[in-house]
Amino acid sequence: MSSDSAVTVRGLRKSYGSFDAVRGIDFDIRRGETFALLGPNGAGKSTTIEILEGYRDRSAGEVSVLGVDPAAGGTRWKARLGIVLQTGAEATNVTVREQLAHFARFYPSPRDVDEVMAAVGLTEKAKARLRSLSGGQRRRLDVALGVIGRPELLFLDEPTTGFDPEARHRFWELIRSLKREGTTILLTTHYLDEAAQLSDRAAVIAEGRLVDMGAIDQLGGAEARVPIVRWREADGTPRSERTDTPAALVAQLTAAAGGEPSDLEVIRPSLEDVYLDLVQRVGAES
Ligand SMILES: Nc1ncnc2c1ncn2[C@@H]1O[C@H](COP(=O)(O)OP(=O)(O)OP(=O)(O)O)[C@@H](O)[C@H]1O
Repeated sequence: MSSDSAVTVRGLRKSYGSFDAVRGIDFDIRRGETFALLGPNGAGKSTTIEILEGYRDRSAGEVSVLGVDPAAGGTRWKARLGIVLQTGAEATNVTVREQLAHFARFYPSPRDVDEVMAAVGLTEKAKARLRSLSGGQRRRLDVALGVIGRPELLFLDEPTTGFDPEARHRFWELIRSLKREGTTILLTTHYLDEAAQLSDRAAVIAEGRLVDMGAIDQLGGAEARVPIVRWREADGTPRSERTDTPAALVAQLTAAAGGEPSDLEVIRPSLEDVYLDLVQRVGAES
């Protein structure tokens, strides 16, 4: 297995009783890369991540995380990981600062508690008790706890659910700064704009299988990104056409209309459009 891979997954399978949740998945995450695992509810993302974190047994396949099989990973290996689970910390009576300081002590070279609070926007809540935090603030604390140990590899399972837009943008900045420091990041998110903003590559999984994988701007292949020209005919009928030469089509429509075509727009499919197309194809085939 290649040493510049932080994560290597080959033929991964996981069954819960007779239900096959993960049905043979292969991927690598390079060191320093931000990799997004995308897919609909129930696709098998959390199952895969929890196997990589060592929280769940696998049914079959080979997995290496920072050179270690997670099924045999000890506490020194675990200290090199940062984990933000889908279900966050329990709301207790301790304060934000106390909780972060407490977790910082588990790691050999933790980040500064004040810096981490500032990065997730919790400085003003340093003395607040966890049970008094709002849902979004608690989620920010989860993220803070995930990065306090200065992890080599950070797992982020739907990290910004419940964040307001400003907090989400601040979180993106935090992730970019971690990336600049060389942290490898595995992200799952249902926010496609978040995946597009943060990740170098993404894998799309559906029904436990890999549907596509590649650079974020190449998912779905070239044909998925062909621009769409939309306009309205003189009688009001809406029209749309996909074309590699939108300027030529617009010129043609303009000439035919003898001026500005009605409701004209030229759009390039977004990552969300490409993603929906990929997962809907799987749904239609099964
Ligand atoms: N402990 C379990 N026992 C039985 N089935 C499970 C268990 N955990 C997950 N599953 C099933 O396995 C499938 C994959 O679940 P998983 O949580 O990995 O999906 P996901 O892609 O993370 O979804 P979401 O986006 O909703 O978080 C689902 O159909 C789920 O119901």
